[in-house]
Amino acid sequence: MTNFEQLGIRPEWCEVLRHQGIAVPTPVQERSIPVLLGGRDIIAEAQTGTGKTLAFLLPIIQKINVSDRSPQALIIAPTRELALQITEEAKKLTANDDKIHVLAVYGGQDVEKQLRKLNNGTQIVVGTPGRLLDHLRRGTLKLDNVKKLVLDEADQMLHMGFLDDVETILRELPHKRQTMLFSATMPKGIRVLAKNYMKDPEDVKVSSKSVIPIHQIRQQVLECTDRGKFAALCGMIDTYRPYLAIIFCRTKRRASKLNEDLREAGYDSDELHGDLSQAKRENVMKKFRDAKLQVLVATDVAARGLDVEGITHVFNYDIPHDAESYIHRIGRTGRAGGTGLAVTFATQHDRPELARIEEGTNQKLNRIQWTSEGPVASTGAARRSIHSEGDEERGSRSAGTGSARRGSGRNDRRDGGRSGRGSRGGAGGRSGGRSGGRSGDERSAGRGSARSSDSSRGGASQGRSGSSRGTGQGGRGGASRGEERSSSGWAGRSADKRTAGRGGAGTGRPDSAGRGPGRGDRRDSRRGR
Ligand SMILES: Nc1ncnc2c1ncn2[C@@H]1O[C@H](COP(=O)(O)OP(=O)(O)OP(=O)(O)O)[C@@H](O)[C@H]1O
Repeated sequence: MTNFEQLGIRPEWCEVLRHQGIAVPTPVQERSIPVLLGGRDIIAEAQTGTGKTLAFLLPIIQKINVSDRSPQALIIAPTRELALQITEEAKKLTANDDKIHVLAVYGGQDVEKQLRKLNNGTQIVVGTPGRLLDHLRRGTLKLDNVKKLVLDEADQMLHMGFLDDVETILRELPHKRQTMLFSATMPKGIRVLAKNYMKDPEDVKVSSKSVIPIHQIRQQVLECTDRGKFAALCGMIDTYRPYLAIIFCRTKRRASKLNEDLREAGYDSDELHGDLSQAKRENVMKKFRDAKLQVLVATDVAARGLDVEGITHVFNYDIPHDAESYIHRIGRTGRAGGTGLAVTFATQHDRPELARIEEGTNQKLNRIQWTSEGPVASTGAARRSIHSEGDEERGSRSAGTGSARRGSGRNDRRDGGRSGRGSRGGAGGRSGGRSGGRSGDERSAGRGSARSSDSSRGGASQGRSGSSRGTGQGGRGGASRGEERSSSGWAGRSADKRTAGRGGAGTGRPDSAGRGPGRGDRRDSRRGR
């Protein structure tokens, strides 16, 4: 098995990775890192959640000239959240190296503060196009020394809406530079366009049968009416009990309204979209990352790149308008070899979009309907409960459908399992307890009555094995699906840790009495975290 050192990464950086529990390169890392260390331009396309960020960060960091404090690498991302996330990841890598400085430059933040930091000398600048342009126009950002440029989510950056800004920024960059394009989707037209800005780029396409990691993300289409949507969503949350869920809406207003309705109905929800202040956006993301919030209602601002551990469910409350958007949205779950469930709500009016998505992703999606009994498969003459269907098709692998629906106490809305990534064998991670896994009882205190008293349902649990991870988030208990390994085998997790959690809460598999893990089980599993 290849390791990072064999790819050309220096031992000191490999050591940093090991401390984060990362030992085995993912396929996109394996193929991109040598190309990038060799100085070539690259267009890299690989499924969501497969480690593209490290694929470009490692070669950049390794090549920084530490005696020069001017910007040497520029990474452009489409959203503030993503720019911040990349910055955090770069800072985590360079935490022990006080000669490498990374700065996030994004809108909504105090310009003066950013300026001071820029003037103090920073070699890696990560930014959103608007704010970068702002600094360029003020003359406060000099890019003459930039040798490396990354367009993350490149297809979006080169699409209408961003293209003009990006082109203006590119004009400020030295001609002699290395250009790197990364995304999970790279439509042909964009590839052709991209080559105008690049020199003989190497095409790295990590081939797999599907553009979607189908072994990790289980997908369903929920056929419903506009009127029935909200009730079906509540029913799904109650039944599947996501650890963390993102619900995507088409517009900021719809996201805001849905969040309001969910909160009114007693759900632990908040919103993320462009109408909020930057402070609120950052606060919401922090709460969500810390699992202090179960449900995040968002626009497509959260669709690309966000890597939040523990997202077990994605609900497309409003259908995405195309296949690319679908791929990125549902890719917020099932990351780094973990598993998740993606449910797309579709009304009659959504049929054209649904057809586009199926065509673009080259698959026919499973249809279900919501009934008072819970979800049922809507294909075929005789409707079957999807619980049994899930078991037949996927055994215990399914996220969120392995349960018998026995009622849905709202005081028991979150399953104990954490995202199914399993452990990274994090040598340096904290293994202390995690606050996120509060029991349902705590969460619902004072929230009115539960809908039903029976809590013995198997929900959408994709537990993370009780391992530590170097993110400082602490080890997470819950069930692991240690038996499941990403087909490429890269997931970098130690087998012992992955299996350690097996048999705990949240495998989603009903017990012999047809019940899933009860609340008691889940509480027990949390205690160990
Ligand atoms: N070699 C590795 N072994 C284990 N985990 C890894 C490895 N490389 C990256 N990861 C982790 O995998 C997760 C997903 O990585 P990342 O966010 O870079 O995915 P991505 O391919 O950029 O996804 P997207 O297309 O959604 O932006 C991160 O939490 C990252 O720390």
